[in-house]
Amino acid sequence: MAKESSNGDQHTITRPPPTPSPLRFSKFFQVIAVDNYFTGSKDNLKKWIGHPRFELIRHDVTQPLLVEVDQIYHLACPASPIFYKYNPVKTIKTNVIGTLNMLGLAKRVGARILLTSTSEVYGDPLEHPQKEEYWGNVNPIGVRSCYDEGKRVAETLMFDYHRQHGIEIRIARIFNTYGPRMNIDDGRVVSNFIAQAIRGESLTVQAPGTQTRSFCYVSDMVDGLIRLMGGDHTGPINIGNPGEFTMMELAETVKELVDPTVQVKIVENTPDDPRQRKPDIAKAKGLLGWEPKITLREGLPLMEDDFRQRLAVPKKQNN
Ligand SMILES: NC(=O)c1ccc[n+]([C@@H]2O[C@H](COP(=O)([O-])OP(=O)(O)OC[C@H]3O[C@@H](n4cnc5c(N)ncnc54)[C@H](O)[C@@H]3O)[C@@H](O)[C@H]2O)c1
Ligand SMILES: O=C(O)[C@H]1O[C@H](OP(=O)(O)OP(=O)(O)OC[C@H]2O[C@@H](n3ccc(=O)[nH]c3=O)[C@H](O)[C@@H]2O)[C@H](O)[C@@H](O)[C@@H]1O
Repeated sequence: MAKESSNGDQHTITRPPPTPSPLRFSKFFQVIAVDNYFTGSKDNLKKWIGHPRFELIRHDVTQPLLVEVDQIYHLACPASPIFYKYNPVKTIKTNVIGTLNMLGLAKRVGARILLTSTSEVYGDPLEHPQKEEYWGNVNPIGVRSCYDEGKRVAETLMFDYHRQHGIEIRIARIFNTYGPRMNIDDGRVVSNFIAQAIRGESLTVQAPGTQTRSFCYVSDMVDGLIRLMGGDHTGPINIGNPGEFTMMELAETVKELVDPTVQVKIVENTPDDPRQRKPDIAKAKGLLGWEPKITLREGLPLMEDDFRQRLAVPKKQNN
């Protein structure tokens, strides 16, 4: 069990941890996927449906869940700003009540639990790049607060269950992640630009276009999460690709790779959009032996292929 968070603070455990689930010593992995399909799709799981060691449950994590497991990857939460702002009360309930339910489950069955937190806990950061020790610059009453403050409370709950009940916790702070099988109408910047370029529409850069993000390819992210779950460190640990791009640079790259004839247009932005984001990944490198392998220029074409198939728009020969 990890006794110390990776940012060096002591986190004294006041209760002995629950007995680890006997499933931990089982020979075979079994996977139970839980989703309410708010932003997710069964299509992405087609390959696994019917597999004898895979089970899919339609369930909302704001309700208690009774299953027997030894590891919980707690990812459930709308993540695209357009979706989390669509029903902010539900978003914060998912972060608070959903995390409480998952921690209650971890406590009952003695499971280890990993939370996918976010770089949004740093808000509009006043330190750059962002290290895990940075406490953030977050608006508590803004339109993004249901998500970023929700995730901050979720992190607090994780550490309180760890200290008070000895639960084995892991916290990943994920930076913008993209890849094949994303919802085509997800609304996040990479999927928007790729879908727009394939459809021959203008790429919508939200003003001013100089704001930056760091984009991680999905397979790198999954590798980081599995290492964190399997390792000895509670986190929080930043998992993201430190390559940093302005939104205008991203648009120009997508244009060059997908269709050089499309236009780029500046559109209005939304409130509290962070001006810059770039992870310091020294902890992920040192403690998990992890660093991303796929560059943005390598990842974008993989996503383009998947989007073209789903949109049924083949690549033109001269592109
Ligand atoms: N992709 C990123 O850039 C990024 C960055 C930081 C953090 N994260 C976190 O990683 C996790 C996954 O993000 P994603 O990009 O795959 O988002 P996503 O929206 O594609 O997937 C979220 C999944 O959670 C499900 N869900 C939402 N509310 C639920 C509820 N109440 N009960 C059960 N299921 C629910 C959705 O249906 C969907 O399948 C989220 O917790 C998100 O906050 C993602
Ligand atoms: O890394 C993270 O922690 C967060 O990353 C994203 O949040 P955000 O960066 O706001 O996501 P996008 O909607 O993809 O926006 C990125 C930037 O692109 C810009 N953008 C977005 C969409 C668009 O069409 N054009 C455009 O220029 C936005 O203004 C913003 O500056 C995710 O949606 C969050 O769930 C996640 O927690």
